[in-house]
Amino acid sequence: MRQASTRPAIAITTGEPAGIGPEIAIRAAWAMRAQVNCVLLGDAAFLALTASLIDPTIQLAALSVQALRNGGLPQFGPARIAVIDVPLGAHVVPGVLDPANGRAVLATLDLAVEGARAGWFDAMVTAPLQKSTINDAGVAFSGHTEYLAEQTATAQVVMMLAGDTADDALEPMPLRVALATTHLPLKDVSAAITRAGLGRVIDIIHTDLKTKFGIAAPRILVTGLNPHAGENGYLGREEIDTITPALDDARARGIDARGPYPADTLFQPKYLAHADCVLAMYHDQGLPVLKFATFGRGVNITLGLPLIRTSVDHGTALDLAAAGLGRADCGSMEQAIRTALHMVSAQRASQR
Ligand SMILES: NC(=O)c1ccc[n+]([C@@H]2O[C@H](COP(=O)([O-])OP(=O)(O)OC[C@H]3O[C@@H](n4cnc5c(N)ncnc54)[C@H](O)[C@@H]3O)[C@@H](O)[C@H]2O)c1
Ligand SMILES: N[C@H](C(=O)O)[C@H](O)COP(=O)(O)O
Repeated sequence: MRQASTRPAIAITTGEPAGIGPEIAIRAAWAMRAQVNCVLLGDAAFLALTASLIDPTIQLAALSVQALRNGGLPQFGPARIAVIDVPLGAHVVPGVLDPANGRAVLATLDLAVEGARAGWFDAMVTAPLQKSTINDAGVAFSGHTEYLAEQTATAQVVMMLAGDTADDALEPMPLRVALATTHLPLKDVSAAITRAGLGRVIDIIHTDLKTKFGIAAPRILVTGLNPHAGENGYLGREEIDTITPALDDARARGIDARGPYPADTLFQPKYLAHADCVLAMYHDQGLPVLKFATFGRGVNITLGLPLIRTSVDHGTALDLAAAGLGRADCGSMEQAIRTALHMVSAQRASQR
């Protein structure tokens, strides 16, 4: 059982050890320690070394998984960051991938799920991992999103990235982009989009925006799959045969879902200003827009899980890790933690 604490406890999986994950996790946890009890999951000795090189005043307190299972999460207070030791398989060379460490990275995800179930953690935030290394370690892996769905026996989840477009190029506004399909080869996308499946995706977005984001009546704008949303069937029939019927079904369930709109022109402030989320049909239809507008401030959120999970909007940045500490921007990691905190309190409010 978790002891009472005024600061929510958030598990941070530290990601690919040869990438920037450990550094941004430590920096963000330390910078935000007054508001949140971040608990780092990773190799304690490696994280202690990394922390000492970032800033010798950073205080970490290591704990074994067994101690956590026996006694729950101790409350160290904001002077120290708890680390749950998940030992790596091999020495880390920054920027150099080693499949011998792949299974330890996965073990941190398993521990975060176990801790969320046990009530040790209010949410989990994931630093970036290298999907290829997990596969090279012998485990078929396409992303956190799919892995967490599997580990929690959740039939359908939805990837949504969110960010604030406030910069010189665009009007400031929150932008949320969800995906009907996740890490799928492009050739398989059309077959993966079905009327019933799209309906489930829309239901999850609708429910989670209400219960985890506090939006009373979410409006979801949905893209087509084909150029110009199929041009009345002359450039593809998925809009007519699948997407429009799924939207009709959703509206019949009382959901404000509109479309399908041509993806190339939907991402304009005049449309986005009246939307709570855009649902795009595939990864590289929606995410380039989001990342162009918000990179470094964006957050990746898995909707539909029985736990709260957020992540950064970027990858392992092996180039930066190889060049040494101090190059990586922590903005997205800090925003992922803030978003998780916001979701924890919105969910609590919706359950009252
Ligand atoms: N949440 C996640 O676990 C996650 C997210 C995206 C990508 N990935 C994985 O990361 C790996 C590498 O992917 P990639 O090379 O396409 O993308 P990447 O985000 O690692 O790098 C793309 C570019 O952005 C820069 N960059 C990334 N993060 C930065 C930061 N915090 N501060 C400053 N610059 C930053 C990099 O230096 C590089 O130039 C892949 O295995 C991919 O699957 C993981
Ligand atoms: N699709 C994500 C992105 O482009 O930012 C990234 O690959 C991470 O996905 P998971 O959260 O499923 O690992």
